[in-house]
Amino acid sequence: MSKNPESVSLCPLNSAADPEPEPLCIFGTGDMGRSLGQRLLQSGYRVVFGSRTPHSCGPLPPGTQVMSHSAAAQSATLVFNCVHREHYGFLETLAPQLKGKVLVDVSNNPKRNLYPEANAEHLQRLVPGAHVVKAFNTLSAWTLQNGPADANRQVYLCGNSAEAKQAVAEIATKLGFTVLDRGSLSAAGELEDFPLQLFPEWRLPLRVAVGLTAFFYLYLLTRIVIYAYVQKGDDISFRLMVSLANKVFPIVSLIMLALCYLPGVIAAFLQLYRGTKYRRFPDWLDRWMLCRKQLGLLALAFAFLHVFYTLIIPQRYYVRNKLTANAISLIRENKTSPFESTMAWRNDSYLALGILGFGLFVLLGITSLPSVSNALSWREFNFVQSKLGYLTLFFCTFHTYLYGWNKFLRPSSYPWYTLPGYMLCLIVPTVVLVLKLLLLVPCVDRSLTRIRRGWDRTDKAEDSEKSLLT
Ligand SMILES: NC(=O)C1=CN([C@@H]2O[C@H](COP(=O)(O)OP(=O)(O)OC[C@H]3O[C@@H](n4cnc5c(N)ncnc54)[C@H](OP(=O)(O)O)[C@@H]3O)[C@@H](O)[C@H]2O)C=CC1
Ligand SMILES: [Fe+3]
Repeated sequence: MSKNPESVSLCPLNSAADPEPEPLCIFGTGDMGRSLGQRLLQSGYRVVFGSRTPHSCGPLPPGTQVMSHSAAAQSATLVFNCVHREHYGFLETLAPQLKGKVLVDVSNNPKRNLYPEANAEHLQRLVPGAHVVKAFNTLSAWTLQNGPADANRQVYLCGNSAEAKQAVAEIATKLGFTVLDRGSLSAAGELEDFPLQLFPEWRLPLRVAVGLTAFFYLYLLTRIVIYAYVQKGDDISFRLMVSLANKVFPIVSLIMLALCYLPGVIAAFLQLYRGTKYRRFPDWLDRWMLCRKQLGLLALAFAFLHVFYTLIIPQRYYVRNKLTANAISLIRENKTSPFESTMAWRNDSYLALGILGFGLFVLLGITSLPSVSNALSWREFNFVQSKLGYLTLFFCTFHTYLYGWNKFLRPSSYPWYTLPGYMLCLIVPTVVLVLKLLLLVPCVDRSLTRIRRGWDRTDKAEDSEKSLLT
């Protein structure tokens, strides 16, 4: 039997070519080892476990064998090492049995920078004769047992031997995963950090959302509740729960939706100013552009909250009481409530714009799902996310303008410097919409198209491209 990875026979059992193919070996009978063994078995592979205690290691997937590390290593050309890094010491003594074989390192660490070198590199140093491949570490034992789900379909791998990586990639593909080759073993540290990341691309958008929510809540609390108490002695603290929250949610939603489109227009103006697209954007703009999807999805979540909070308004005690009191007072004074056509227009218009804006917003959210966006061409995706996106921003902004239209110039009962929340939240979306309109002016649009198609490649552009390469 050849122990050369190039000639490894790793085909599953159902292959007609080889009725008794070579087994795959797994060191370690813990959670990961068992789950991987079960999955390999289900995909038709023969599995042999290597254990410190082959006679007392508990129940293993039926159909697998268990033996000592050394005997198991001898029976296979590909070994999965499902043991924690602290216990790698025993592998040094198995160096002769592992020589020339593929050794797959699936390990992770509980913390970053725990060791000076990556686990897989450490393993390669301990067993220099083996071809170490880092793989499967970004999957959980649970995923392996249950089969690949939508978001957990990828197996990242890296290693110094192309043949060894190919052998591991074939197995991963047969298990139903998509393989992403990340290069040589020096990328192992990066792969080992993947499972330790906690929503990395959501961090900035979440901070923005929390910051805006806290700021506007405190601002409105002071302006509405505390101000009423200090000025008039009125206790309207019950407003904290619904009224204030239902002001903060749309404000944060609208600002975040605008922040989602602002980097795009800034980038366009930067390209116009520089006269070329062949120059890198500043880092802050790059980072901002990369988290637009998350900004948009958080904005959508706040819009949902605004919708739910608005739907419960008729059920609120405060509202019902106010309506009844108003009706009784009109009856007592023998008055009628005159019908104001302007008011009806305003009310219907802002509700209609709100519904249209929210409907398009939901459409944007749906098309950002990978399974939906993958089914769209680039042009279709761009049409929805860009054109319909600006239309959504337009509807939501004008929904807010109409909500407070007669209050903008009316002298308020509050001091002039305490702007209502809706005035503050309109600044960013208005700026974005005005800048976008400027970009649509025919001559500006023509210049931008020339730049984006690369027709501008002047000396200046080529110079800056060179500077990009240095
Ligand atoms: N659990 C998970 O979801 C995932 C785990 N991993 C990685 O897989 C590896 C195993 O994890 P997991 O299965 O959860 O851990 P477990 O603790 O469940 O299993 C580890 C196994 O290692 C063996 N072992 C323990 N001590 C020693 C030792 N001193 N010398 C030799 N072998 C030893 C044991 O098998 P035996 O008694 O048969 O020798 C034990 O069952 C880890 O590196 C982990 O980072 C990676 C991705 C996901
Ligand atoms: Fe609203």
